[in-house]
Amino acid sequence: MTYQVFDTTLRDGAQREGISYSVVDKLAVARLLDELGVGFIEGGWPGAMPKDTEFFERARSELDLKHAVLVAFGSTRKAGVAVREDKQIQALLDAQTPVLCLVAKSDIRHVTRALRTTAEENLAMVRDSVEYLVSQGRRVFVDCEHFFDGYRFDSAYTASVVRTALDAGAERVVMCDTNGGMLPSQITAAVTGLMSELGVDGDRLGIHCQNDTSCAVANTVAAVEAGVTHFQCTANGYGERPGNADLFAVLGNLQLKLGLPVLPEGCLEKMVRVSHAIAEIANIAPDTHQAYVGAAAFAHKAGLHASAIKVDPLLYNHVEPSVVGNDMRILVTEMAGRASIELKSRELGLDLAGHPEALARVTEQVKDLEAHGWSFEAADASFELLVRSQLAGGVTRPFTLESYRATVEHREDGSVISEATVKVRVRGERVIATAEGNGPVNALDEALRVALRRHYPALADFELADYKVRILEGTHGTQAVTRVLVETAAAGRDWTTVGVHENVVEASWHALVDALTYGLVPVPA
Ligand SMILES: CC(=O)SCCNC(=O)CCNC(=O)[C@H](O)C(C)(C)COP(=O)(O)OP(=O)(O)OC[C@H]1O[C@@H](n2cnc3c(N)ncnc32)[C@H](O)[C@@H]1OP(=O)(O)O
Ligand SMILES: CC(=O)C(=O)O
Repeated sequence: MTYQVFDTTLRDGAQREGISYSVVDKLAVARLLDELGVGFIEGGWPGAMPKDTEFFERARSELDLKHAVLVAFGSTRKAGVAVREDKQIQALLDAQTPVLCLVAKSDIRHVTRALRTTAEENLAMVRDSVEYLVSQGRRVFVDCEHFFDGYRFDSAYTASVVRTALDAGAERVVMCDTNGGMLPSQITAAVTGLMSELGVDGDRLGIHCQNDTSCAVANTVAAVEAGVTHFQCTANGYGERPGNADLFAVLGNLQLKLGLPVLPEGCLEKMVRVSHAIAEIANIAPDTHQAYVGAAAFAHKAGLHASAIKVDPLLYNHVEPSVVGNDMRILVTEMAGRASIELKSRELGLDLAGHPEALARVTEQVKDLEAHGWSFEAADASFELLVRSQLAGGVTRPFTLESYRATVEHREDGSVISEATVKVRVRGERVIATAEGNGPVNALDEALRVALRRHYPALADFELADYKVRILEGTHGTQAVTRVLVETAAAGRDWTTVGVHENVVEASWHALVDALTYGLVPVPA
């Protein structure tokens, strides 16, 4: 069986609120999808938008697709207009793609109320458009808009649209859940009903599901299980309203769960990279919790999971993460048990397996600190320092603190300046340094750098990449506390540290000290 993976990220996916691709963006997305191994890339609607017309023009010389063919999208001819006179139909031919995808009305209510034409004229629009485009040497797919709603309302008319398109020479007729309101059982019933009513095989049919019931992926899989061999999806599920069927979840499910050969050999493992690269181009933060490709798709927090994962990672993962290009991660939080701590430490290159007492101490410390507002989930560097402090050799701090002071000064002219002084001991020397900053934390950071730079010149490259503050509600009568996360970057790597205190400056100080310690102190061999 040959399956057709039809991607519509650049057409339907671009209908998502907030997305606006440039032509260069579209070309880059097309290259990524081709690399992933999809069979068809629907690039847009030529003639409807100048950008899409330009995309198809430039694609001819700028795209060298290895797996995919380009598809131009448009609608059937207008009611009452001869097909050869229809400007949109001409624009489709001008796009010079080997494949065209036409949207056709297939719900009688849309024919009479939205198109304001007759049932017969709509069938003629489908027939004329398909026959003409096929006669011009194009492969034609027909997207039957509102197929499922139409089929439930008046199955005879909806089936007659499908029959007309097939008889006119359409290679595929695609059943669209345009309003996205269907459930998997309803998809199965309609697909099997149509196939037996018309006597057509699934290799003449396709499926296109919007995600308004959050069932687009399940609905697509249900249609394929019912025999359909062409499916339309978008990268990361982008699309109109809540979106479309997520290409990556559909591919993962079909290939890994149903064993269907939907992508060329070796392509599935490109999913994570392609998903994130497209998110970058679309300017949408990747969804951490997206199935298969999200950064948290294989992240485990619960201690019980980790203890079984230690025996065999597949005991708590539905697939081996690397087959889709992802990684498993162990999260260290209050829910950690000794197994979580051991696995996380191993991830960081630290062996706690042979040190049961240290393992128990770290587990206890993590639980205790987390109960007081600390969070190590996103602060690997602080966690690593905590583990190292319990192992032989411990952690040598680059300095010890005698005291610090930070002030905020609101001046008459409205400017606000902070000043900080630190008194520290560095390699046996007492150093006092003062610096200004735009806030007390910035001033403290600057003062520390002044104090340490002669002994630690590497500090000059350290950059405060991110600083997050969260006020945590007080519980059980305790005061509210502040949690600070500091992300530091240097020499192509970055690390995150955490600090917690009732006072935001003190919380920041803890996170800063861990950040400098982690970056400056070499890991013991
Ligand atoms: C389900 C989907 O997502 S399908 C894809 C939808 N995508 C888009 O609409 C994005 C691009 N669209 C556009 O740029 C514009 O809507 C255009 C260029 C296509 C049309 O613009 P306009 O000519 O100004 O028409 P408008 O958008 O107001 O109305 C659509 C027209 O197409 C007609 N139409 C709608 N569906 C079809 C169809 N399947 N076959 C033929 N005509 C159709 C409507 O009856 C209406 O005709 P009218 O102008 O005679 O009333
Ligand atoms: C064609 C299409 O995008 C739809 O019916 O949803």
